[in-house]
Amino acid sequence: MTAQLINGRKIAHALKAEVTAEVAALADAGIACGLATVLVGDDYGSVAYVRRIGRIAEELGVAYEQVLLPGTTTQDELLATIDRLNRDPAVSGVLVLRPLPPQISEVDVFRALDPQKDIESVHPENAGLLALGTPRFVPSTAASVFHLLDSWLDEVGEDRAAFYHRSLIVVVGRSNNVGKPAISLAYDREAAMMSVDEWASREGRLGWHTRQADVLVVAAGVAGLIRAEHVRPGAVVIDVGINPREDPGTGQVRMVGDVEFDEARGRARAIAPVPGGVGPVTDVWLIRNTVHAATHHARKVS
Ligand SMILES: NC(=O)C1=CN([C@@H]2O[C@H](COP(=O)(O)OP(=O)(O)OC[C@H]3O[C@@H](n4cnc5c(N)ncnc54)[C@H](OP(=O)(O)O)[C@@H]3O)[C@@H](O)[C@H]2O)C=CC1
Ligand SMILES: Nc1nc(=O)c2c([nH]1)NC[C@@H]1CN(c3ccc(C(=O)N[C@@H](CCC(=O)O)C(=O)O)cc3)C=[N+]21
Repeated sequence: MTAQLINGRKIAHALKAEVTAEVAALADAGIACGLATVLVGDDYGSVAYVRRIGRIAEELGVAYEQVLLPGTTTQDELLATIDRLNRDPAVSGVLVLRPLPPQISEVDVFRALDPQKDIESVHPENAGLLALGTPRFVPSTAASVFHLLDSWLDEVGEDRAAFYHRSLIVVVGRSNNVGKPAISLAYDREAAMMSVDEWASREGRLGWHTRQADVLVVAAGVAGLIRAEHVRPGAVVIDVGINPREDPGTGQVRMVGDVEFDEARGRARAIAPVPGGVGPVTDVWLIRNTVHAATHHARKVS
């Protein structure tokens, strides 16, 4: 079997048209809409992401402030930045890139965000709303995973509800901003789901879990973690990982996911690759959440 490709660039393009219209409607209503990102240090995936966000914000005409702080930044310095962005009326949404360096308490930083500007739903109030199935903002990465799945189901003419009701969704990785939100969205679709973390690999049980998956979502941040043997024939595979891989011959670094693409492609029914899968949709979804934040804010103050 050669898997169908789930084309994230094409799906992102269609979504972008919707978000462009939303941005234009805001501008017509005289509502300011701005995004701020805060990157502490130089994590590979985060650097790639803020580069993309800068490009798409410009393309869609959304004001964008990119805060870049050194990896040695203290907790108090970061909290002071968050406080400034919380107060800035030009900023509708704030994204703090993960991972944060070890001297910083992620949970305290997330708690300091204004919940109305927390477009990734990492503040406890928003994380709680998401877990209850009534999200204020749907975090962009998990949203994009399911947007790809929904779009692919529409394309192949399968009924979404019927597909999810009979599927087991296995999510590898359970971080607060990717794996756990993906599980919450699987609940919302009334699918069966399973969450797998690093212990599964350490105990030699990773494949035992993943081979049961009808839908395998991989967000571990480990290049090539998922090989052919981890994929059930006919599964739908969504690769979320963003990792650097150096070509031993040329020394050139290229972006790869967590799934060994050529191997998985031989077994899966459909696969979302890296690059070109979840990533391009995530950027657009982030802008969409920023637009929603600006809209909520305008309704409250007007
Ligand atoms: N394409 C996109 O739009 C996005 C891509 N990403 C990428 O996705 C990846 C994951 O991101 P994020 O969730 O933030 O990462 P984190 O490092 O916060 O979490 C990784 C998770 O994967 C688990 N894990 C690590 N190693 C293994 C392993 N060998 N086997 C099974 N599970 C493992 C960890 O387990 P444990 O909990 O036990 O430590 C943890 O739960 C990164 O590469 C990131 O760059 C992230 C966001 C958006
Ligand atoms: N709080 C937080 N939220 C995140 O969502 C988050 C984060 N921290 N830290 C880093 C990771 C990584 N990440 C990417 C998203 C899209 C692309 C992307 O669009 N990539 C393109 C390719 C880009 C290229 O080729 O340069 C693609 O996959 O096709 C990349 C990386 C979000 N992350």
